Amino acid sequence: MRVVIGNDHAGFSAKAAVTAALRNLGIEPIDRGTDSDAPVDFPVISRNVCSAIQEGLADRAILVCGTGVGASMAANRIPGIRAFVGHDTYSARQAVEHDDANVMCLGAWIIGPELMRLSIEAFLSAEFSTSEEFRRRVGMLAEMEKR
Ligand SMILES: O=C(CO)[C@H](O)[C@H](O)[C@H](O)COP(=O)(O)O
Repeated sequence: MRVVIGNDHAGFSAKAAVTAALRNLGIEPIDRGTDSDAPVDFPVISRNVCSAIQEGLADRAILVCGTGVGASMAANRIPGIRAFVGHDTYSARQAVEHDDANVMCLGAWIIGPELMRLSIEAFLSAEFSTSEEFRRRVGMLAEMEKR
């Protein structure tokens, strides 16, 4: 599994924990986040991170901002991206199994490193269901992008 990560200034404090959680899984992430507390705009980070998926350089992404919300809003405006806020492990798994999510967003102001680790593990170990109903719905999302 190839993973790209990114964070704005509000998410910078969580970067080390996210990177450590990935390395613990044997994954060395592509890092497109900022490396300080100096303000940067989360849409820029979301675009740079998600472009690695669009270009086929990564399979999934993890974005961290203050709440995870802004990063998710930005990511979901990018074609081919299905992003969600993954502050519980149930959602982190089901977002992939039912909705073929490829970007998980986390809020450094909301959850701590241990829950981030558990959500990351749930997100990355999940696989999209083979059920026709879920594939039909994800196909509908793709159709909505074209309008
Ligand atoms: O958390 C967020 C809201 O969804 C944003 O992505 C930013 O991280 C947040 O707005 C940053 O706020 P700041 O006051 O500029 O630090």
